Amino acid sequence: MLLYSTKNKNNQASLQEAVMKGLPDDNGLYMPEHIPQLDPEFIQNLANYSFLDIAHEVCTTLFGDTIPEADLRIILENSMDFPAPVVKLDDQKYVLELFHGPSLAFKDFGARFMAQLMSYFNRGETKELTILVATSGDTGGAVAAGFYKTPGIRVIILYPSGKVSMLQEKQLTTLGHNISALEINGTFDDCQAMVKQAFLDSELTQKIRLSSANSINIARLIPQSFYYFEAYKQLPQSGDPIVFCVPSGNFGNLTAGLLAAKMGLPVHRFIAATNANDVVPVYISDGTYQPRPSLRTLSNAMDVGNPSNFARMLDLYLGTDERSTWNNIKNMVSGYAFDDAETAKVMQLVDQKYQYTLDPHGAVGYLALDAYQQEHPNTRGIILETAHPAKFIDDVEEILGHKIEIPERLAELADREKKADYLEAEYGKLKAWLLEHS
Ligand SMILES: N[C@@H](CCOP(=O)(O)O)C(=O)O
Repeated sequence: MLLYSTKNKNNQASLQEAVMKGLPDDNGLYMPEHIPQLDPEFIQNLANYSFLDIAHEVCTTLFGDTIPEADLRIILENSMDFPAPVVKLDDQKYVLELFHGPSLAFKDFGARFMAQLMSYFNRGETKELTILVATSGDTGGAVAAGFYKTPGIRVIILYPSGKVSMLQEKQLTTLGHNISALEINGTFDDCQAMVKQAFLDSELTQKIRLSSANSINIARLIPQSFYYFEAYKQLPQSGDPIVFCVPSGNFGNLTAGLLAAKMGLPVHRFIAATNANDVVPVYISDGTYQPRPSLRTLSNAMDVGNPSNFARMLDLYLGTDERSTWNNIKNMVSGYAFDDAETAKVMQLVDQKYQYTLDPHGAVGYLALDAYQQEHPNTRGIILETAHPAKFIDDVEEILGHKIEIPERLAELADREKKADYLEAEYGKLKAWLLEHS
């Protein structure tokens, strides 16, 4: 398997190079040089395959013989060890629950697969690998859990101070061992920009082996495509067009769905659901892309003002000029944005109507699917429920006006001691910290 940089198709890398470097030197993003189709017979018979089989088929189709069969099985068995069930709300609306992993967010699929793959590629290396990761809430906890105590790899998580929930913060600041947290006086976009700058700093990279664990790393993105097939498999067949509604921040999850579609997933359309951080819905509506500083919202993991994976969306649907690229994207993706008041109101509605607790991110997804289905009534939609509602327990209980269940592994975090170093949002501060702690 070969990958190229979205900034220059001649800048190519093997899977191992792409995964271990995270980002190409030209600050583009890695994309597979060729996106192969899954065997149509396999797709027709998805119901006969387990989630693990599906993941295996997607990987072997993409990777070819890059990783020996037996090694790939082990990587997948160690990472895809929890389910992704589809729950029916009504005949038109279904929820794909992606929060049954260790950190109770969809990022567990990507983070665990990536940790396994990196350890595999890192065998025999003597120099420690440092993973830098920026989080607006959920990535940090998943990466911390995925890489915890992984030999030869340490993880440094940058998160925006005061902009993640109390339990999200505990997930990424309380593990210790090879996991460190930096609390940044800024936004998620500041954290992400600092991380990206570190990768481009040759003085630093000569001293420290760096890689990324955000969805800018292709190893995070690929496993996120597995569950689209898994969800499609679980949906009762009816012949109505199927749409996936994806609550979106950095747009890795939606891009993984587009990858699945390119590989043959029979999906009619994707719906990009955002909170007030709506740069992609605005692009879909008028063709202008204007990144701007992120705003704080209830659905904090989606508080991203300059989504990294937008570059991959453009690459996947590249036309002959900007207008045709925009048209290509519009033909596959609809966009909707909602504010916090609408999000809270729909959480109450879904709680009362279906006795189902949505988290604020899933609620934005519900709103977007509902808006789309008002215009396209004969469709069936799957909302990606990206995180367990208990991760946002204070907001959720206040909005719903009643207690919700909290999983044991989350509840026990509340009393753990937070350990994080506080830094201003300046690249120089991060560089100095890294050099001091290398
Ligand atoms: N929503 C994210 C932001 C980072 O996104 P990623 O998918 O690129 O890691 C978060 O929860 O941190």
